[in-house]
Amino acid sequence: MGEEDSPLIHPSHGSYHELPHKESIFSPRRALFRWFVLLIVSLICFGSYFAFDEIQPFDSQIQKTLNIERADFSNLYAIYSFPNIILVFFGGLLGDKIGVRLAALIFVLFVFAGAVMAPLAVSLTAAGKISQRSGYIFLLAGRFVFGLGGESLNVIQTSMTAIWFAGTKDLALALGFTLSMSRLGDYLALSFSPQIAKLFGGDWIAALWFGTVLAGISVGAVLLYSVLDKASERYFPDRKIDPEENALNFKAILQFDARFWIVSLLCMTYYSGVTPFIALCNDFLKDSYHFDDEKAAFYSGIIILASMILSPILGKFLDMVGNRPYFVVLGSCMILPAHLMLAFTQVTPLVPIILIGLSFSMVPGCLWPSIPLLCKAKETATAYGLMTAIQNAGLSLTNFAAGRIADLSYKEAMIFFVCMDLLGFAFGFMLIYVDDYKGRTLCLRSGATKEDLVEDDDK
Ligand SMILES: C[C@H](NC(=O)[C@@H](N)CCCCN)C(=O)O
Repeated sequence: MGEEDSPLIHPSHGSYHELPHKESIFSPRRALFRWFVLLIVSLICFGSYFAFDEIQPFDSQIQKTLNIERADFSNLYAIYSFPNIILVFFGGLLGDKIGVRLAALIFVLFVFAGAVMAPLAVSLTAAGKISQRSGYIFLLAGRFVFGLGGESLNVIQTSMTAIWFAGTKDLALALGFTLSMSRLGDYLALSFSPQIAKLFGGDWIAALWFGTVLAGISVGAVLLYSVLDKASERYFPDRKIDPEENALNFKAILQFDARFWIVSLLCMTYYSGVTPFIALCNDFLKDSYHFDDEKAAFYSGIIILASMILSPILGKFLDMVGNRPYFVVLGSCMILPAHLMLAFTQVTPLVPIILIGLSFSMVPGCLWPSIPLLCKAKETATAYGLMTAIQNAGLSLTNFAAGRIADLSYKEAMIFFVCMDLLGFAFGFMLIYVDDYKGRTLCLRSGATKEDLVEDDDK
């Protein structure tokens, strides 16, 4: 069968490779079907990433319409992130307990409700139907509801990809592809919202409603995924949901592999060096390099654009070569000089920005695909949830700190990012060491087994 191209064997996940069923069109062994499912999965967060960032390009219009200050506007992001230090962990647990289909449906409905509430709040205020104060509270509530689903939906999406691709030769490519589609949502929202508004005769509130339509597509994608996943359920016997066995098992979490904790801490420090930087980048370029609005937006968009294009390409490369801990260190090596250049030199920011974009594909391309190699299939969503909770815990502090430090001086903010990079660097070396000690699972090529690793070493 020409379409079957993957040795579906995996230390903890592989189980759909040996089933004696006659291959149906819904068999995950069929590469074409698997990739079709992935396309649907990738649409799930395309809309939610767009809706998350759609308010950013219209910050001044929103502030004016609701009569709020910059700090009030920042609260629209904080109210999304803070609850997710805890919530996303339970979101992951829920995914393993009730299954990814039902969990995704719950979370995407929260996302959709939030994506309706945000433009509705602004529309009602602009039309004078509610006061500016009520409009702001309504908008805050919308962002809160959006946050109840947003991060957990991301965790479930990553778990869906792991379910379908762990054990194949294409896990990092698949995760890179979903990441790429999510970043496309981000990029469209951040860089093209004014153009979208132009399509609606310059009506910026219509551009916010456009985000609601994309969130509607996310709902449709979850429903379609559920149908396809249900149809191929018999190929995944490992996924049978046993509510007893899957009861909140905190003990199991404490017994997670040491490398899971290192990867999670690395995820926290690495994203702390990048995400707050992206948030500040626009203003930083305008203040430090005297760029105009358009040039600053173009340059800061390069990071997301680069990682959007490179994530699947580097994903495929990492699938083929394995050695994830080494590439994490290499990715950290790129971001460190980039922040140093921005802090201490006057070289064109293009070079460091491209380095950050390259690193922002390589490091996530190693971190997220590492999880299925370190945990059991039934714990995947829990593990992703916990990792994202740890990431959010760090990010909520570092976002806050970086903003305050940047108010004093951008140079010191860059030095702050250098410190985050150094921490990431240290965790990267720790990962190499611990993985080496524990049998080099993270060095496996995707779809390979430990025996392959021994063979490689023998050559
Ligand atoms: C895959 C990874 N996801 C995250 O970092 C999540 N915390 C979701 C963030 C959503 C922000 N729009 C990533 O996006 O690199």
